[in-house]
Amino acid sequence: MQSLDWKKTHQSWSRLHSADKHTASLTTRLPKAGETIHGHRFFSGFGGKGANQCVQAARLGAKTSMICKVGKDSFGNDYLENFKKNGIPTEFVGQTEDAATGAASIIVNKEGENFIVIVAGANLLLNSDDLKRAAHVISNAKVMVCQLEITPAISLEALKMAHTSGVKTLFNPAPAVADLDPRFYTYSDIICCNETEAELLTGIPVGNVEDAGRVGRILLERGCKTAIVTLGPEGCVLVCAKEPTPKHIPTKKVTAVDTTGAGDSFVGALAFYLAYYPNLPLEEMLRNSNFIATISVQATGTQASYPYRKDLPQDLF
Ligand SMILES: Nc1ncnc2c1ncn2[C@@H]1O[C@H](COP(=O)(O)OP(=O)(O)OP(=O)(O)O)[C@@H](O)[C@H]1O
Ligand SMILES: [K+]
Repeated sequence: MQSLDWKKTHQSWSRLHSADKHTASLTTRLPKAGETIHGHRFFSGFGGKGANQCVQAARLGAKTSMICKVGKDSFGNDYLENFKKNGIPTEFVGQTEDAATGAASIIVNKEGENFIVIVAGANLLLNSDDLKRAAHVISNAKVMVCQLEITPAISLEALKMAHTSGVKTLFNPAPAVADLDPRFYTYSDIICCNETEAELLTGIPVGNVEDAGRVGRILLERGCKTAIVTLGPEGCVLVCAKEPTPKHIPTKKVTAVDTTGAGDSFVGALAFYLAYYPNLPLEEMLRNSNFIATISVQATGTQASYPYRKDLPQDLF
């Protein structure tokens, strides 16, 4: 991995972020405080925005590197196995004794209402030393993707490392925060957010293509070169410094069965295209990313719903 030829042999993009395990119990109703009830189904799955995005990119054929931290526990061991199954190198997936693997406990009633408790755990222990160890991977990647499920200062440091090495940076400001450090904009070549995140960042509620365009322009004024706002079934809106007229890129109409993880599928697909087809017009990359994310909403689960390259129309590649 440390060879000088790394860039030649690993046409890679690098990702930094969160990995967590979620467990879900389906019940007829939500329990009251102090109450024990019986559920009728239980399942677990792998999540974390960073890991989801990495898995989607890897399934499209990207050589990836995951920089994150899990606990030295059974969920952490499971996650390492999950990365391996998806062809994602785990050299920079640290295992700590000092916190549990990030976890989300979910209870869903028959109306689809839920209680969710997320414990970020080991994700928050990813630190500057971990970034330094991965510095050669970060600075030799084609694309670096960051989110906000780890300590924001570490995401910012990673974006800065990548940006100053000339690596294309894709920042997904999720989960949304209102008071984002302004340097996030200047270290990001591309910011990609959904409607909720767009509103939290700018104060403008986003309900349609025009609102998304206005938000995109504001994000550009703050220093990024390209802003993308995803709009669920409406696809996405692109605003670029070079061509500031917002462009709407619609997606196919489908019957959605579970939209969980669609945003991460979209970001992972976009990272893949940026790394492997850098000369493709951005609009085309976004059309393809829409197409891939739209497949994910037609199946249940998060990573479980992400398509593989072999199952996709080959004109996407
Ligand atoms: N109902 C849908 N029909 C078709 N495509 C969809 C639908 N929902 C999402 N998508 C696709 O997924 C992309 C991302 O969706 P969205 O804007 O809802 O992100 P998100 O809110 O981050 O998703 P989530 O939080 O559910 O993971 C959209 O740009 C679109 O391409
Ligand atoms: K899904």
